[in-house]
Amino acid sequence: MTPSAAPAAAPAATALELTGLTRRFGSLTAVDGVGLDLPVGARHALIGPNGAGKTTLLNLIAGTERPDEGTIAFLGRDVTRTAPARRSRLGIARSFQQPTAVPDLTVLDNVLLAAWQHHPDRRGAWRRTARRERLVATAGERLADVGLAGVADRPAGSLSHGQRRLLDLAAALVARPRALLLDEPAAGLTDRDVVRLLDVLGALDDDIAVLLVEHNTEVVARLARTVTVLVTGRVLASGPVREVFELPEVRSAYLDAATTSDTPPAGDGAGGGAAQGVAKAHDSGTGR
Ligand SMILES: Nc1ncnc2c1ncn2[C@@H]1O[C@H](COP(=O)(O)OP(=O)(O)OP(=O)(O)O)[C@@H](O)[C@H]1O
Repeated sequence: MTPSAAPAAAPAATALELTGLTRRFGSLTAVDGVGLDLPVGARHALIGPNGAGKTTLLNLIAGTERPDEGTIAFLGRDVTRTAPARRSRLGIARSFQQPTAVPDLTVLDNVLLAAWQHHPDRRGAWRRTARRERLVATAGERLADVGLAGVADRPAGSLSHGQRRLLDLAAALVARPRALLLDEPAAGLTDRDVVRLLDVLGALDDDIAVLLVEHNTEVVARLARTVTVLVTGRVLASGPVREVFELPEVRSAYLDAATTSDTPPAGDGAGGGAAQGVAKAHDSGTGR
């Protein structure tokens, strides 16, 4: 009789778990005791006025800033002290407000570079023809996803700002990350590029958790199921987009001042997430 196989370990249900995250710059507390749980498959937006601490929070998760207090867990593993490159290889991908593609490399080579950096066998990946061809094919697919297949052989520096941001997205996605941190992905994009961005992000697999910093409330409404509002580094509210956007304190702190939309969006995000309670104005809030 063959012994029955041990049950497989249950996959982590939480992609990112932030607990009491605090980051100070001198006397300024840019991120102040933030708590946030992002389940696997989350589509979560981070909004707030300028200087609220949104980018700093992304930096803390990506590892380019270190917290003064608090912890960060990724898929159940404490990564608070893990170096950014290692976090990236573990599956935390990041896009920046400004494009980061290497201008002298071709569009395809930029995506290949990202694929190669994340490959578990970097030497072998490039030396073996079959693997190299697979990398090139995958890079080409990601470029096609973001509408850049037709310019794959052009230097990245010759692309428009919006195209370079889409190129960054292709590079972020090529290694199949499990958490995708996007810093204002729609900023500087043409209407056509925004449609492309929405299509690409809307088609992402459910095993990727997306955390999106975005000022454009229409983009938030289209992509996010849940949202956290940060004000002066603290969580003002966190929960389903529609419910949070209707809170008077959120309207007065942020939405009424937002230039992109006069009215709160009516949609409830890409997947129309399940109703969940709205966490309000605590020192640390939890958003799903
Ligand atoms: N490296 C730094 N040194 C000192 N202060 C910093 C540093 N990085 C950020 N800050 C300050 O921390 C606060 C939060 O900045 P952050 O960029 O995180 O805000 P934000 O919400 O992303 O703003 P925006 O919407 O304008 O991008 C700001 O007051 C900013 O000036």
